[in-house]
Amino acid sequence: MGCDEKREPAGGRLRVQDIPALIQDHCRMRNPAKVERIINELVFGGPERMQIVSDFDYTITKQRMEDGGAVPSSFEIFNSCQSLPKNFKAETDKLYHKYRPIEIDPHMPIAVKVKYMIEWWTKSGELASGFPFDQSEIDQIASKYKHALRDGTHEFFADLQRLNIPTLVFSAGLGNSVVSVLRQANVLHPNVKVVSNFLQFRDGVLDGFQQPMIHTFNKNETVLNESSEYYDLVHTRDHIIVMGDSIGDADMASGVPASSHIMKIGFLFHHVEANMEKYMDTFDIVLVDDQTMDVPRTLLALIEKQHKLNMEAAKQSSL
Ligand SMILES: Nc1ccn([C@@H]2O[C@H](COP(=O)(O)O)[C@@H](O)[C@H]2O)c(=O)n1
Ligand SMILES: [Mg+2]
Repeated sequence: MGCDEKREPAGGRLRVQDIPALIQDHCRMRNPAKVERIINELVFGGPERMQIVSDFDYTITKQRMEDGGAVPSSFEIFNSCQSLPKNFKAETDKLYHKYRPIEIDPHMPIAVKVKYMIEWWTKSGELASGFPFDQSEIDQIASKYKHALRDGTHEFFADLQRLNIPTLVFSAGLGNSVVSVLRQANVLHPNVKVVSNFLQFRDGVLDGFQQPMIHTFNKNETVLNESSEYYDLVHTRDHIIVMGDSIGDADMASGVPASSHIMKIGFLFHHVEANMEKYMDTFDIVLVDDQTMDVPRTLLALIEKQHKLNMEAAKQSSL
């Protein structure tokens, strides 16, 4: 675990200015007092009330590699498979170059983007239809990218497992690739659940994606099945860290009760200047070109430290 707390303030209340990970230049907050309030709620609530909801592409994976190498999205991993029809790669690349700029356009309102995102995911599903396909192809390509996870991801997921904190990976990408990367990187622990777009097969032939379609801007309770484990969790796990790289990711825990305490962490990389205001309004903490899990790990370390103190105090008082 990290050791980011400089000292424990008198009275046990934590202050943002005493947490080095939060006072770095690239760590921005619109409202530090609100961040401080949420941190103290999360810390005093302890791991038993915590859950994590995280995006996958460019949140669990890096936004850039140190050597300049590209990090493919979960869809791109699928698109690179050798057995796909001849025109598949060219057609999906065409879609990417049309719709990706719309997805990350800092000026277009989300309400306008939604229609384009539905088009993108629909056309991708149509292209992924009518031919046989074997999951082992995704596994082969995903094995090359298991090292593209943010620095500290293994430690973060190990901490979450040790503290028994349910972790939802909520991705508008391709679930088959997401699961494959997480599994091969050894972070798909039993406390981790993936909700995403999974390939659908009919009579041994690929038939697009399973429903409901999850795109960049509907990652909220509308696509989380009421019967899913997530719905059961929110009533007991009302302290939540939400992490994402897209503005739409901030709504991933929007179905939880109003009394919940949610810390929203946004990883900003594209069009930093143009996006800054919107990200600051949307996320509690905005991390600019940060390719690590340092900030979420620091929050967990603070929660665990207080938890250990509470356990120790309870042990002493029972003697
Ligand atoms: N056909 C598509 C559709 C989407 N993408 C990218 O996938 C990303 C979504 O995944 P998250 O884990 O971040 O929710 C999204 O950013 C799109 O750019 C794609 O590559 N191909
Ligand atoms: Mg993403």
